[in-house]
Amino acid sequence: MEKKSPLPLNNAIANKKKEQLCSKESLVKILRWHFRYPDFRGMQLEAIQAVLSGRDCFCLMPTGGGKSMCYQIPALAKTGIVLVVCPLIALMENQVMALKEKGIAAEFLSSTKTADAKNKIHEDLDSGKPSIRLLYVTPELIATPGFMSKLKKIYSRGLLSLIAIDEAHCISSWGHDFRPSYRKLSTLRSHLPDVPILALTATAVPNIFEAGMLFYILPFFRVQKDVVDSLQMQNALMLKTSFNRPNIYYEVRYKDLLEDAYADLSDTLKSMGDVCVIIYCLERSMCDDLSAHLSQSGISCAAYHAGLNNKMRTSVLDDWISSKTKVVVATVAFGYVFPFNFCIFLQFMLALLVVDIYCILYLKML
Ligand SMILES: Nc1ncnc2c1ncn2[C@@H]1O[C@H](COP(=O)(O)OP(=O)(O)OP(=O)(O)O)[C@@H](O)[C@H]1O
Repeated sequence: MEKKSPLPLNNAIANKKKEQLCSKESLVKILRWHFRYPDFRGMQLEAIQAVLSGRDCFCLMPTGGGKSMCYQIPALAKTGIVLVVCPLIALMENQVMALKEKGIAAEFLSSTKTADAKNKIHEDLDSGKPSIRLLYVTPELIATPGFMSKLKKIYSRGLLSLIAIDEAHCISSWGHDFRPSYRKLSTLRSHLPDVPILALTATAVPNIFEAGMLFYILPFFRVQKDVVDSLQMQNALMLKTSFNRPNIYYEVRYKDLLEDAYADLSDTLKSMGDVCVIIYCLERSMCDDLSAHLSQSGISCAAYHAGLNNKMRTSVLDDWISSKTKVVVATVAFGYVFPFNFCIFLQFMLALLVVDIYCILYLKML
């Protein structure tokens, strides 16, 4: 028998529902109710509306620009599960904890979870009506056949509403933070064809472009194209927010005008009060020396660089994220892990190379 096309009335109802789901008014209500923010920032609303309407979206926003909201709001607006692919266990833990504090059902699956905790999550995912709204996983887990078949089952029950790929630039070997396991995400589209994909990154077009450093900017376009191509994104809405950050301040001090640069730095840190700080150095040995120096003057401090083993690096990162350690003295290796705006890095490092200064870069939360 020939399959009947849906009644026009059904279509009209479905369209009306979609419109209501995507309306600014109803999305702002969700934002205010769950997060207590008055309105969306930058291009959050556009990204949210795109994915809710079923469209793929590539979203470039600066670090701290509010990328997470672009998948957290859809998870609350629509039934089903939002799958979030995240490169770092510490970041997943942090986000899940913050969401749970707000009463939002979020979970993460990682090697750090006990077998019991993992079983509970799997039971919920297998149940007829899972309570989990956001499920955070690593790209390595997606690459396992067992987890992919679980995702396919969830999908076949119509319960997978969105796939969000955080730090999506890790997919590209042209990026500064290539991660081979991200490449495996390319199978998501073929296994889960109708689920919209949201790719999020803070890898920026550097403003040193104006200085004519074209060689540096070219890889960026490769990264963007690589992300879209690898994930097989279709007709994706490309959103790029300005990287002008009115809350970033620079202060430059000339070391040769200072009597004791170490003392000046530790006084500055102490006067800042209860803040999280990263101090960038060019060499590993400098990180170790400076960290030891600051620790001696009573500042809670740790060094981070590629010379430390993985366990040590994860522990420094975890302690810093959880505010156990206030200051991290690091090489750019820390930027690769905790992805700050790469262009700020580059300018910062160039400045350090060119003149004998130290430069204080600080953020004031808006
Ligand atoms: N519309 C909003 N109004 C006010 N604050 C917001 C809004 N959206 C997000 N935020 C807040 O901004 C901060 C940064 O958000 P978020 O962590 O999502 O940034 P991000 O772009 O994911 O950063 P990163 O690149 O570090 O992952 C968070 O504290 C978040 O709650």
